Amino acid sequence: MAMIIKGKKRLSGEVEIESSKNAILPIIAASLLTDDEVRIRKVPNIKDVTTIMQIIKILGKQVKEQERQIIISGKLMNHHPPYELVRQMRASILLMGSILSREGKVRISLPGGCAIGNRPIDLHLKGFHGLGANINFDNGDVIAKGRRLKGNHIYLDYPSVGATENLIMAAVLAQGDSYIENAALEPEIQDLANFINSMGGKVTGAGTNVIQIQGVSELHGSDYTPIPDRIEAGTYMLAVAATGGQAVIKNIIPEHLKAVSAKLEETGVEIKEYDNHLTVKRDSYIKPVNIKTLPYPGFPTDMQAQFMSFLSCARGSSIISESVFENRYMHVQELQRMGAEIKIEGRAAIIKGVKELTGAQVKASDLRAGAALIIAGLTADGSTILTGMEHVERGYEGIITKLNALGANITQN
Ligand SMILES: CC(=O)N[C@H]1[C@@H](OP(=O)(O)OP(=O)(O)OC[C@H]2O[C@@H](n3ccc(=O)[nH]c3=O)[C@H](O)[C@@H]2O)O[C@H](CO)[C@@H](O)[C@@H]1O
Ligand SMILES: C=C(OP(=O)(O)O)C(=O)O
Repeated sequence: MAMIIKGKKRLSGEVEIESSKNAILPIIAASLLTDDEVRIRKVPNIKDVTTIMQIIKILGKQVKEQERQIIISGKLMNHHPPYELVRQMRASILLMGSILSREGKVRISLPGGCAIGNRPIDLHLKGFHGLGANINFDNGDVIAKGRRLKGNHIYLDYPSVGATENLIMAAVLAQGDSYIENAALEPEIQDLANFINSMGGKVTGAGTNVIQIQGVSELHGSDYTPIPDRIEAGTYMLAVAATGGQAVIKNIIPEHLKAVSAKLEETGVEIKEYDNHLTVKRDSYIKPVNIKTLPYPGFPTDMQAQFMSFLSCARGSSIISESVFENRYMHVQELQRMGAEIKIEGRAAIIKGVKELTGAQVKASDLRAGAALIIAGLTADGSTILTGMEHVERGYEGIITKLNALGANITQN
């Protein structure tokens, strides 16, 4: 399946943002921490949610899916998520902490690398070990065992989002108190902590770099709505700005988009923030800027590719430095095929703005590379044919419908 984008349409209107992919995935993983009923509302219709739901059904959980809601209940019958599903989604590793916590053991395939880099899980495993689990490897799987984990101080060498989430889930039913030091600060971690606390957990300090988890003997059900997706929102902000348009981005938490909004303003884009929406408008040329991706509250790596497409037509040269993942430049060669002038030097990309991009046949290698190529196609002269749509579907609900409602001309074949 390919997406055909006829470029040079100025976007305008309103777009509604869904719940966050990176919040709902750990929340679904944490629903395994109780047998009681967990109801999650405003569920986005994206492939990653379908995949994790397939996995937890196979693990024995009862699942009811109603319009935009999922209701999860019942016992875990299995501690071994199947390889075929796990390999489709890196976030499957987030099931490790909660299964270990509930079952005293978990076996899961090592996720390996992916298009954006190596992505080891050493920090997750070091943390589980610190909580008293034994870790072994067999046939490409990692096995963690520990009847009742014991609270401890865990220092993370790097504020890994996934390791922080996995360790919160492992520690929540442990004996005694745990402290995660140098924890990640991402809003999705606060959302996971809020969800666990709504189930009777005792997690404090989420959103700071020391998170305290007071172990409890059991958790109960909950009814929860995850936070809006700051990366989906940022992607639409960039799409509108790239086309020189003007739009309202609805159902967001503007605070979570500070780094993106500030950089856009530096390029000359006008952003106005309100309680739960913002407006974006560009009516002048794009000033070049320099960006370094960093853990939150720094500029998000998940917005790097989209920003690069935007800067491809800036008036002058910009430098983007990717410090989170070592190989997140797979979109560059595709942007070059559309006429962008980008040079990679180590971890930096030097983007010399060109007057305009031209449509080409390009391929998405990962989720955000796909989003970046869509943005490039929206601004380009002529038609862009994008393949690798399955990556985009992992994280963007109805992206063609939403962009066309803003005035884009996108079809699928
Ligand atoms: C489902 C989800 O929420 N995914 C997000 C999560 O991924 P994820 O949780 O995988 O990202 P991490 O914060 O763990 O990774 C950041 C860096 O730490 C390294 N690392 C991580 C763990 C580990 O044990 N050892 C190690 O070296 C990684 O290789 C990477 O270079 O945060 C990333 C960074 O904001 C985002 O790009 C992803 O969209
Ligand atoms: C890298 C991403 O996701 P994941 O960690 O699930 O691969 C992303 O959302 O951009």
